[in-house]
Amino acid sequence: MAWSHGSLALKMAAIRDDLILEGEFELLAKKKLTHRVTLTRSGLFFHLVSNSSTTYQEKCVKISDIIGCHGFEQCLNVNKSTSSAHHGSSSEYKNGEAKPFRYIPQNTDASACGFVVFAYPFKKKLFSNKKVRTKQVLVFEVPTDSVELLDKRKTVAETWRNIINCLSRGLPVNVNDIASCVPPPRGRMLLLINPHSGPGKAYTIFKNEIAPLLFEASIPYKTIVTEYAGHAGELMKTINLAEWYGVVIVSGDGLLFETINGIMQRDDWATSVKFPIGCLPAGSGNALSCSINYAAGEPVDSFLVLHATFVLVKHRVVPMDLVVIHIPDRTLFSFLSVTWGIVADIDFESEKYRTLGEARFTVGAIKRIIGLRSYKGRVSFLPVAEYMAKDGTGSSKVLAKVRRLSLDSRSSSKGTFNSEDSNSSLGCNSKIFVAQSERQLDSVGGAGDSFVKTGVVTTGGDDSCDLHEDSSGSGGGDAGQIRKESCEIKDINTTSQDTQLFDSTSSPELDVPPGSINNPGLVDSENTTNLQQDVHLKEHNAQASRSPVNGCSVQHHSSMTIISDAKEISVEQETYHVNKAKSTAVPTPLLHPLDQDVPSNWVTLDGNFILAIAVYQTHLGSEMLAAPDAHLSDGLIHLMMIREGISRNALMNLFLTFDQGRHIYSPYVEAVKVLAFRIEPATKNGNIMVDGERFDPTPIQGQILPGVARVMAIK
Ligand SMILES: Nc1ncnc2c1ncn2[C@@H]1O[C@H](COP(=O)(O)OP(=O)(O)OP(=O)(O)O)[C@@H](O)[C@H]1O
Repeated sequence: MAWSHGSLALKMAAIRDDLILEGEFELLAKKKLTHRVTLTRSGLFFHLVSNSSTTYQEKCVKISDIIGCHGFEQCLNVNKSTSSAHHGSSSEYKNGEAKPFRYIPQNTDASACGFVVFAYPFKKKLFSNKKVRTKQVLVFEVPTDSVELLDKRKTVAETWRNIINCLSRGLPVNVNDIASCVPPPRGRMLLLINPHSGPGKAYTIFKNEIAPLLFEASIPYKTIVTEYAGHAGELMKTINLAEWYGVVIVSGDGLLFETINGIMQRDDWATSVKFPIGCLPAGSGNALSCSINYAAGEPVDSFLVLHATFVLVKHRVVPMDLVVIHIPDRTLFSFLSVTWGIVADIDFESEKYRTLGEARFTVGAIKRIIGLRSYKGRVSFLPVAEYMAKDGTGSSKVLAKVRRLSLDSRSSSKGTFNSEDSNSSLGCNSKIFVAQSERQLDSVGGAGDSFVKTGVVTTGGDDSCDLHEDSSGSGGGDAGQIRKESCEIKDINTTSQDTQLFDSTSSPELDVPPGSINNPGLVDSENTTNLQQDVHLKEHNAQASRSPVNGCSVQHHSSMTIISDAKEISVEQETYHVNKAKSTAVPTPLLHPLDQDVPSNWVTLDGNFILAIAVYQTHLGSEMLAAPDAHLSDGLIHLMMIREGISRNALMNLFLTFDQGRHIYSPYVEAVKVLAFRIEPATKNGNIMVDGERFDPTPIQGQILPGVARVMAIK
C-alpha cells in the first residue's frame, strides 16, 4: 500500500489514539533497511525511512493475523543461526516433550538483538479465488546506533515482544504502564496423536504442519502417540488434568469421541467436562475441526490443518454442547451426531476406503444410492418450537411448547440443571421479554476474574448470544464469578407466533487468556460434586407429576412472572432434585427409560425412512455442511429426516447440495430443532453411528447437555 506524505499523516492521525509503541528498527530482509514501526491495537505498521519526498511504502500486519512474537539476542548463539522458525526435527523432542526454542535469524552480527513477528495473513491463491493463510516472518533488529548499550536495546526488543504477544493473545495492554505488560507463559498442552487416523499420516502432519505454529506461538506441549484403540480414553480417565492446560487431539473424530467419553467416565466428570479440548484434523472425517473452523470464519475447504492450527493457537475457550446418549446397555456422550439410515451406512461401509481420506464418503455415497434401501422405524423428538410434519397425511400439525434447556450452576455451592419453556397457548402478543436473572457460576476463568455479561439472545435455531463481556479483576482468587445482569430475549422464532422464554445463562463464552493458569475450565474440587449432588430441572408448564427419571426426583417449585405488553403471565416451574445417592449420574430429565414410551409432549413419526440424523455441529465433513445454522453451543439438536419416496436421482442431487448446506431447503428434508430425540429401528438392517462409531440398530435416544464441554475455538 503506498501512502503519500499527506495521507500518511492522516493515517497516523487516525491511529494516534490507538498508538501503543513507535520506533525505528532495521528490517532484516535481503538487506538491512531502517523502518519506522508503529504498533496499534489493530496492527503493526511499518515503512521505509527514506529521504524521498514523494511516497512511502506503508505495510501493515493485522494483530488478528499474528500468532506470536519472539525476542532474539544473536550474540548468545551465532553459530546455530537459521533463517526460519526451526522446530520439528526429531532431535528437538525427548519423550514427546517439546524443548524451548530460540529463534535466531540469519545475517545478524554478534551484538544484534530485536524481535521476530510470526503472522499468517490471508493471501489469494494463484489461479483460484480461494483465500489461504500464508506465513509471514518479520525480523526487526534494534539499531546499534539508536541505543548504545546492549542491555537497553534488549529492553526495547523485549517491550515490543511483550506488547505484541499481549495484543495477539487478546490480553489487556495498559498504555500508561507499558513496562508492566508481560504476557503470562502459555499453558502446557497434551497432544494425543492417532497414528492410524485417516490415511495414517497424523504424526507427519503434526511434525510438518502443526509443530512449527506451536513453536511460533510459544505453546509448550507434550505429545503422546496412541498405541491402541481405547488408549486416549484410558488416559483421559486417569491423568491428573490439573497438570495440563488442555488436551489437543491430532486425529479424526473417533479419537475425540474416545477422549470425551474417557473424561465423562471420571468421578469428577462435572468439572473435568470443562477441561479444554482442542482438535486438529488428521482423520478422514474431521467434522469437529471443520465446525470449529467454520464458526471461526476460517476456511474448511483448503489447508484445513493450517487453518485449524491457526485457530488453536489463537483460541479462546468456548462452551460446546454435548448430547447424552442412551442405548440399551450403555450411556455415551456425543459431540457430533447420531445417524441412522443411508448416512450411517455410508459412514460405516466406507471405513474400508479410509486411506482415501474424505473421498471415502463420495465412494460410499454412490454405492449406497445405487443400492438404495429404506429403513422402517419410529423417530420421536421433543421440538423446541411448533412442529409441522411434512408427510402429507394432513393430520400431523403438532403444536409443541417452546422450550429451552440449560445447564446452570447457580452458586459456588449448587449446580442447577434448568429447562424452561413457556406455554405457546399463553396468548401473549409480544415476542419480547426481558428476563432478569443473576447467577454465580463456578470458577471458569480460574484466575478469579469477575465478568459482567449482558446478553441479547435470539433463538429459533440461532443462539447468537451477543455477549458484552467486561472482564475486570487481576486474578489471584480461586473462584471466578459470572454475573449475568440481564438477558433480553427478542424475536424468538421467525416461524412461530409462540412466545418463549429461556434462561440463557448456560454457555457463557469463556475468554481465558491461554497460559494464564492451568485448566481454565476447571473449578476447585470442592465444587466438583455439586453439579452431581444438586440438580434442578425447571420446566414451565410441565406435566403436573412425573415419575422419577434417571435418579431425579420431582419437586414442584414456585411460579415465575413474565411481563410482556403489560400483561403478567404466570408460568409454573418444576424442579428436579437429583437423588444424592446417585450423584455420579449425568442427569437426563427429558428422557424416559428406553423400555418406556417417550413423554406425552413429544412428537412421534412412524414409517419408512431413508435417513434420520441428529446433528449438533455444523459439519459432518469438510464437504458436508449438515446443519448450517447450528453453533457449537446453541443448545439444540438439529434433527433431519428423509422419508421413503425420494428417487435415486433426487437423492443424489440432494447430496450434491450438502456442501453448501442447501439440503435443508429440500422438500424431501424434514428439519426440526429439538432438545431430545429417540430413534427406534424396526429392522436389523443397517447401522447406527454415534460420532462415527458404529452401533447395532437398536433403540437409541439422546438429550442435549447445553454448553457443558469446553473447546479451543474462536467465537
Ligand atoms: N494406535 C492405535 N491403533 C489402532 N487404533 C487406534 C489407535 N489409536 C486410536 N485408535 C482408534 O482409531 C479409531 C479411528 O480414529 P480417528 O477417528 O482418529 O480416525 P478416522 O476414523 O480416520 O477419522 P474420522 O473419525 O474423522 O473418520 C478411533 O476409534 C481410535 O480408538
